Amino acid sequence: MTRITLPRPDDWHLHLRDGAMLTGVLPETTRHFARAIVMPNLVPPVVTGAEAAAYRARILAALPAGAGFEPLMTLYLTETTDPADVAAAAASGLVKAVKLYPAGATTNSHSGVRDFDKVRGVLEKMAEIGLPLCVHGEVVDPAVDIFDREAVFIETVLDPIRRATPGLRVVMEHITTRDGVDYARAQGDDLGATITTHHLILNRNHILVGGIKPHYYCLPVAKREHHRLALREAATSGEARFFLGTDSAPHVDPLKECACGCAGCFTATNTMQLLAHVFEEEGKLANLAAFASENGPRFYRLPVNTATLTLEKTATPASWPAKIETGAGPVTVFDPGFPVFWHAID
Ligand SMILES: NC(=O)N[C@@H](CC(=O)O)C(=O)O
Ligand SMILES: [Zn+2]
Ligand SMILES: [Zn+2]
Repeated sequence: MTRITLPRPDDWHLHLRDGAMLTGVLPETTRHFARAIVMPNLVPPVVTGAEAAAYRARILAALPAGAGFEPLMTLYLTETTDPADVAAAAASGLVKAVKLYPAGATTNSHSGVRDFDKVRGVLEKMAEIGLPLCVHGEVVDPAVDIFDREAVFIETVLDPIRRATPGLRVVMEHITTRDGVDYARAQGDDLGATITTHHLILNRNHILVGGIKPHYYCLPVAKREHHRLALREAATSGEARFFLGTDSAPHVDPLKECACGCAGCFTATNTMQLLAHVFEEEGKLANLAAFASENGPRFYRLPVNTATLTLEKTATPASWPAKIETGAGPVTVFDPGFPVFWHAID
């Protein structure tokens, strides 16, 4: 197959930031995607319904002319989040999910949750109204090795929360391990899992062998090869619980290429071309629509897009800018390290 047309894809985990960075990176997403679940880890975070409404207005104001793009807003869960505010923001249609960051787990997570008992009321309200909880699933205990933090989180935090809150709908965000895949598969349809583009391409050697590659560093950090293979098998399986969340997470180059570089890979620009490459390699191109266009809306109880995106394979490698120049500074586009022959027909 050299040409494939999908319902227009959505990105179920995206960082758009704010201000000049937002303006700079937004066209990279709207070029191929119809909707995105927009992460709330701004500084300060998007905690209340009013803050989400204001952030949504800033995103709409930054849209390129003619872009048919709908930002799907999320709230950042804190220990003082008001269940009634969450319920009102969901009822109005403004907010599609609440995001749980264990405090200290990742970029701008210091306002996140330390004591899970303090968010019990919010989680119970969310279970009652069917509002999904998106989870950054890593423990922050310094004694736990960074490569084990996802597996330990599943066992010691995620599973207990789900057992204590029957009916809570959960998205395991950016799973990076076979443990994550296996856990997701063993649950009912109240659990979904997003998988990023870069975790289908990178293992930990890519970050560390032959010199440290700051643009391959993200959280959760890429794991051993057998985990990457498990993620590829899950993403390309067509199974309804697995869907695309790019976790495209722009940071300006000076904050990546330094002694203490930020976590995040910027894949908004070339995700669909890279996914076509990966799905073809796995002999599963026919399941790309399920992963990128159909399974996410089904989990979030939204319609599949009626618009389409066509991808075409040619003899000439696809090209994209090495960097996006934003008003905040340059942002390096994810380089898979191999030629990609799939082009998106914009
Ligand atoms: N994925 C990352 O490495 N970084 C994200 C935060 C996150 O999704 O954990 C960011 O906001 O930069
Ligand atoms: Zn995260
Ligand atoms: Zn993220």
